[in-house]
Amino acid sequence: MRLHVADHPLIAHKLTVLRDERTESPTFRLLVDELVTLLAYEATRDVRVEQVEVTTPVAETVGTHLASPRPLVVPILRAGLGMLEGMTRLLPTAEVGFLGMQRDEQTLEAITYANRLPDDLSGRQCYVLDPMLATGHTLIAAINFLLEKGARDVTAICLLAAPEGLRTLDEAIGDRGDVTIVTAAVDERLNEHSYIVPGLGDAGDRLYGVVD
Ligand SMILES: O=P(O)(O)OC[C@H]1O[C@H](OP(=O)(O)OP(=O)(O)O)[C@H](O)[C@@H]1O
Ligand SMILES: O=c1cc[nH]c(=O)[nH]1
Ligand SMILES: [Mg+2]
Repeated sequence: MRLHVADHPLIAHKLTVLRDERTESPTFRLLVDELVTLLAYEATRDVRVEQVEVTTPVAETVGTHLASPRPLVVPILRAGLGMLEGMTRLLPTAEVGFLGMQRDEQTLEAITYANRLPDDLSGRQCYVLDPMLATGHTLIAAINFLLEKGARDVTAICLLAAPEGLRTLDEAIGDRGDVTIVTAAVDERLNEHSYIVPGLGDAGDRLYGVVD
């Protein structure tokens, strides 16, 4: 597994405002959107391309297009939905699959309540969106769905990751796929409730409000 921490002053600034407990939902959503676009720029560095001929008003030349098959973007509901538009702005031709997952706050296991993915993912580059990588259980389950369908090249874009979750994910994936995590920061640790410290709280609640 590869880890890329996007070290950029604009990312650090936006992340700091996002962490602030006084930041309300509308600003929070806007910042998540902006941060994803910045992270997506890093995350798509190895997106597959092909050379194409293009005629400019001045001359013929060889340029670059995204190669087929189209990349697949997979937001993990709920919180990952807040990252979708920022991602597709950069990759407008990408296909979008959906996973609905919720962490059981007692057992910390990921419960899957929605799964809408293409059947065959062999040869597809997949980009998973989830703002928080805490214990790693949610991302492990999501990446396993993709690997089971034949994907081998998976990049997860997270706003924050915990060291514990990164270790668990690395062990769980092993050499079954080429997995990269792109994140804005690796925080200190998990607390006794397995929340990221210092973190930003519950990303889904801060984006969309508290659901009982
Ligand atoms: O690494 P983990 O310990 O599995 O935790 C991370 C998951 O927890 C959050 O989702 P949550 O269960 O709160 O659902 P939500 O997005 O609907 O709020 C977050 O968006 C991740 O999906
Ligand atoms: O810190 C955390 C951990 C899990 N889910 C969140 O939204 N935040
Ligand atoms: Mg939540």
